[in-house]
Amino acid sequence: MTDLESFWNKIKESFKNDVTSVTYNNLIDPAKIISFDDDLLTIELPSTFHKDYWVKSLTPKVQQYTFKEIGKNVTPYYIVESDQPTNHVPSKDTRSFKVDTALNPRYTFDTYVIGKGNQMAHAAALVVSEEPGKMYNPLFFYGGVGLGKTHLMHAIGNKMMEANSNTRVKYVTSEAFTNDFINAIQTGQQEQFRQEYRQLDLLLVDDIQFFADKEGTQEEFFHTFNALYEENKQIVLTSDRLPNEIPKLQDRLVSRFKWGLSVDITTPDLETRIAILRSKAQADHIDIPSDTLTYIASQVDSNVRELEGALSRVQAYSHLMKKSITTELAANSLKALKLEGVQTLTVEVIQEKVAAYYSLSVADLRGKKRVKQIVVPRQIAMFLARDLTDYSLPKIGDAFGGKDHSTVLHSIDKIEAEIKTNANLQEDVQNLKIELKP
Ligand SMILES: Nc1ncnc2c1ncn2[C@@H]1O[C@H](COP(=O)(O)OP(=O)(O)OP(=O)(O)O)[C@@H](O)[C@H]1O
Repeated sequence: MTDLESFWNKIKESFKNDVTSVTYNNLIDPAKIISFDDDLLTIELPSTFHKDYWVKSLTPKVQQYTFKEIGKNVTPYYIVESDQPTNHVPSKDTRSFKVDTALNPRYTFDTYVIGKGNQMAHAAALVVSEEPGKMYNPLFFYGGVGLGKTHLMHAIGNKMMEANSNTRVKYVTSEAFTNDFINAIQTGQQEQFRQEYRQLDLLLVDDIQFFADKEGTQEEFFHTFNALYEENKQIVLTSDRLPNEIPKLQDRLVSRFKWGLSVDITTPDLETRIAILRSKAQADHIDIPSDTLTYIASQVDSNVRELEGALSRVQAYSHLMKKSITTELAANSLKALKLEGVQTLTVEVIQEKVAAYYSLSVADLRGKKRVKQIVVPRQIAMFLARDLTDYSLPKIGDAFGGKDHSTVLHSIDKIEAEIKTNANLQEDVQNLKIELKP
């Protein structure tokens, strides 16, 4: 056994004491160690379901166990067996400064299902991939979580790479851009950083709402943006809201982001959700009847990531129970995983609880009265709706008597800011959360 394998076995042993045997056997044991370069620990997993689980739930534990074992802080990096590792695994030396596209080969136009909520965004993405730097620059996608913004931006990159493999493409999250920038300052490699970003043909920056408050990064990004734009290089950005709704984003960036096209992606309707599930089931060779697909699609209506998660859960359940997939099995598996419990929290339930808490009526919360006794509870209800459900801003607005999504956003921002200094408000929100949590 190599040192690497014996190290990995020790990490897995630590997991054994912390999780149930079902979790261990199904989700942890299949993980393989690929390499451990400097602080980068590359772990291979059998499916995207496993990868999502490791990213969301196991990363802090991997770091904790590794630190305990060898006294080092590590960054876990996950790859999926079926993906092409050359696109994904950044080597020790190239991570910061050579072009590592970081594109996910699974996120293509072919695997993207078009529906009412995303057809504009899809059409714009296609145009940009065919004529980059010409029509819509920058192209700005905005909308709620898990609705396909990242998928679409990768699809543009993959298509351009397919047309010309020498195209210099880079995908980063705004956080990765910030970290790269800070690293560059710390290691005195700002010039290399600039060269890397300013010589691209296509720059994809995900979740730019996290630039809020980061003055230095915004300054650097401003110059990166200008350099690319002046050379007619394409920039694609995503955010959960419109540029002018991102708090503390410099005006000059907001105005530049508006130069191109901003297009929103909204929640898919039932037909689109069924089509997405069907396409995923086909791609993963899952044998599943149509009525079961419809059932799953009707249970998860807020975001595509959760929809995929539900399908993976049903598949895993059928595997564990050694039974083929039926609607009954799907219902049991989603119930067993408390998915139904999570889904029952709706904006309507939140409105009822908040109204009762402040001795108001639900109609007051949904109405237009501007007296303080109603406005603040209304804002709290919107804040809780955003925090505890997956409803998009427009959908929350609808539930409050057809309010505009920017009104909802303003209310959420207001409560978020005030809660930091107002102890009574903090206590009220905490009490309501306790009442609302299943
Ligand atoms: N229209 C679609 N067709 C096929 N798959 C989709 C579609 N929309 C989303 N997905 C899938 O849903 C998952 C989540 O999508 P994605 O990560 O692109 O969402 P996002 O809008 O960027 O979310 P976030 O704001 O959380 O970053 C991905 O696995 C993606 O492939």
